Amino acid sequence: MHPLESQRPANANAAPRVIAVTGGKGGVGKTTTSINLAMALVNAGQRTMLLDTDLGLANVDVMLGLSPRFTLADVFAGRCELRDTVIEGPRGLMVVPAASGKRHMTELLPQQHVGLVNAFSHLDIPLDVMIVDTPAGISDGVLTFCQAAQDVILVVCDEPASVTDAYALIKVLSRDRGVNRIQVLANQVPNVNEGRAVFDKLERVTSRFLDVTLSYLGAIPRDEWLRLAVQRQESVVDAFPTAPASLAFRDIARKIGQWQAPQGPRGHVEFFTERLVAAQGSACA
Ligand SMILES: Nc1ncnc2c1ncn2[C@@H]1O[C@H](COP(=O)(O)OP(=O)(O)OP(=O)(O)O)[C@@H](O)[C@H]1O
Repeated sequence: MHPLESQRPANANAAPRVIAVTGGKGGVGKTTTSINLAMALVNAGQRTMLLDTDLGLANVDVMLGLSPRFTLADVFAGRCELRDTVIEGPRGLMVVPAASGKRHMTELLPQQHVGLVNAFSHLDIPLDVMIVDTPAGISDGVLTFCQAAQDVILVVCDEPASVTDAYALIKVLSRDRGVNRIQVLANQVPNVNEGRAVFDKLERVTSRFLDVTLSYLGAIPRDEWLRLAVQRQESVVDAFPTAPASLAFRDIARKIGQWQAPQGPRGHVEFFTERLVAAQGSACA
């Protein structure tokens, strides 16, 4: 059965929550966070889609052991519809894979962007949450996806380069894209107190120089069980549910469940495309 056919009927009164997961620096744990949060949300009964927007070094599908027939690259090339790229991950998680090794696609051309927007307009899938895994860096694509999402989770590690890159990303997002509310998730910390310290470090500089409100979402400990799960191409949340990282991801998912419900008329992602268009428009202005 096609994964889309197994979904429950759309809740006409609920708009899906779109959360961009970003971080500035490469390797801080954006994809790990996206996958595990998505799985924790699925396990909590949320209809969840995970969208991989890293068109240069896509790895959501690899990390989940999936073998996509089509990717976003095929959508841009006109070889298939966006709907055809959606594959079923563990426990009914819906995954839209990107394409690896397409270096020329790391920046969308204008016509590709239009293609993506059109594709989303026709993707009439009932959803509660869409997690958008963004690439590293502060490219236009990263900024546009963060601006279009309702919430931005910024993953940061306790390394000078991670904190510096996170600051640079926050600066551009707030100054150029009007994103003035960001949730900070400390990853790979030895303990939860260290996570708070990383947040405080970032908060001290942003509150002095930028017009942005950072909230501390929590911390994910450095966890060998997580590495083991990665080797098994599974989420740690599923592979080792009682591992420290799994407990932390579940806690974050619970917090997200308590956020104020997004405002919007529909239970599919059409609104996201409208926001993408608006974000792109304001970037070009
Ligand atoms: N909490 C953690 N504990 C242990 N290892 C972790 C943790 N978080 C991430 N890792 C490991 O760090 C590496 C990088 O993680 P990941 O691929 O999620 O980062 P990324 O920010 O998405 O990278 P990229 O910028 O290349 O897309 C992976 O090998 C992952 O297993």
